Amino acid sequence: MNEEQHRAIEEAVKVILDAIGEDVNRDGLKETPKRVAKMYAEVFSSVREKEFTNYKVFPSMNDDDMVLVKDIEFYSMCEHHLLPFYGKAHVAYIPADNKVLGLSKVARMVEFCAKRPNVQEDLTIQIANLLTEKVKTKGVAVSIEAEHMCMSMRGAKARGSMTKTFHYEGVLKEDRELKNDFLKALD
Ligand SMILES: Nc1nc2c(ncn2[C@@H]2O[C@H](COP(=O)(O)OP(=O)(O)OP(=O)(O)O)[C@@H](O)[C@H]2O)c(=O)[nH]1
Ligand SMILES: [Zn+2]
Repeated sequence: MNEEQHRAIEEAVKVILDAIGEDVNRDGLKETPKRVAKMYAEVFSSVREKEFTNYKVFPSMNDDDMVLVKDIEFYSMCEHHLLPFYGKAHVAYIPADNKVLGLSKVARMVEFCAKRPNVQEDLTIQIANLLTEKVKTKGVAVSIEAEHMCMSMRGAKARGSMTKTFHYEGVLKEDRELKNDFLKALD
């Protein structure tokens, strides 16, 4: 994000603070617009940075067995209220052509997709799509469990409620037994 974009956010934050009745010039709030701009640049970085490039694919003996990276902690922002939703993502795939993805890159893919305003259902699909795009696979499964601040701290005040979403591609979509293996591994 460039300086002009930072400044635009700072101005907008001042407008909001003023509109809620705050004194934008009081000591505690003086630096807040700048901090918020910096924070948005960080948590929404993938809106501008469209290409996921930092990944490696390795040769492996595995051509058929599920690889599951479980409990990947993530933080994202709901696009309806711009409040956080956060929790754990579970990402599985069946390799093809004896190639596997560097494990940390699965977590990096989750983080990359999380850094934009989103709904949980779409985040789930975006992670599966990114994995499918970058690595040749026979199948992909993604599940996310998350708490939405917009549902717990306000509105419905459904504190502690967890939303689980699922998305399947390829053999993990078609093969019931494989899908069950994935779901069992999440228990
Ligand atoms: N499907 C889906 N809905 C979401 C997600 N994040 C937030 N929402 C919902 O988006 C909806 C927005 O509804 P609106 O009626 O337009 O907004 P609202 O008046 O603030 O709604 P309440 O939250 O019920 O007070 C709410 O039901 C939220 O719970 C998400 O990731 N997926
Ligand atoms: Zn919301």
